Amino acid sequence: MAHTDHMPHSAGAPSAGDAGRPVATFSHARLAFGSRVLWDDLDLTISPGEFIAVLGPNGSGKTSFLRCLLGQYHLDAGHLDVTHAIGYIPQQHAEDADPMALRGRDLVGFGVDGSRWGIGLRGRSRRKRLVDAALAEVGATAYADAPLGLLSGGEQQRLRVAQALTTDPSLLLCDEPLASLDLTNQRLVVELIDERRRRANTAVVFVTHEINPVLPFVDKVLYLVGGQFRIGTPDEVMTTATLSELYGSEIEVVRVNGRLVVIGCEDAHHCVDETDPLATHPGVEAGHA
Ligand SMILES: Nc1ncnc2c1ncn2[C@@H]1O[C@H](COP(=O)(O)OP(=O)(O)OP(=O)(O)O)[C@@H](O)[C@H]1O
Repeated sequence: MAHTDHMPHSAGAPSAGDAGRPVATFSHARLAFGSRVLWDDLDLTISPGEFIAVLGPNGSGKTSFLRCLLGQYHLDAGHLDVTHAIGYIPQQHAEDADPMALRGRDLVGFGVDGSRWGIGLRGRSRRKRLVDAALAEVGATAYADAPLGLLSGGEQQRLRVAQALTTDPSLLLCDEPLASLDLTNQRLVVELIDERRRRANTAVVFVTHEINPVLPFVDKVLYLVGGQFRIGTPDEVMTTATLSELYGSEIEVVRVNGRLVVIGCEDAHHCVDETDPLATHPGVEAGHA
């Protein structure tokens, strides 16, 4: 990795003046760890309000892509110009702190604090205002004072969305936020993210092993495999021809009741196990392993 390419620009939430300005632009971007190239010559513009799904098998570079946008990883070649106004929704996981000692509103407050310490009285009332607004935005006010440990996975993930929204982001990065949620809660969390996108024209980059829960919202797919990638609409990328070429082996993509079923790339979580009757019979929730 090099340390010279990352250029955050100062755009906050979209304003009239920069409404059309991309929130991120990768130009001829390359990222590698030693001899392992994750991508090379990647050009991608992320526009306000755009929903981008990042897909690929384990180890293909999805999280590294988010880390580049967060400024944690630096490109080896090319350029990245990205907004400062970023919100980040992590995977659902236990907090480091005792979940019974931490309330929902504490978790959301971490989003306001960022890395700042020692906020004064004025800071405290601003913090409360921002936390209350974010809690209301995701409909979590009712359980904001309950210990995190007593809340369901869906409620906790709703709070993490609120945490990401406290910065009023123009780019929302989502790192597999649906992992370990049931289908109902997956839908609720995706709808919450999409609602924010439509209301504030916030761009969304959504890393996922499973495209189906986000398929109705996705404008573009970035599909990473073994140092290669494809970018396009779901209809362009999620095809038998494109994925077979990308994986260098025979992949089959079929649509079942509006859902995508990808067969043949066994190391990718979003591919189905052909022996799984749930996945191979139309009329059931198919498309995920
Ligand atoms: N800081 C680092 N130093 C060295 N190698 C790294 C570093 N970060 C990531 N890698 C390697 O880069 C590759 C891509 O990792 P990354 O976590 O981005 O993949 P991923 O697509 O998010 O995987 P998963 O689906 O398993 O979460 C992996 O081989 C990983 O070991």
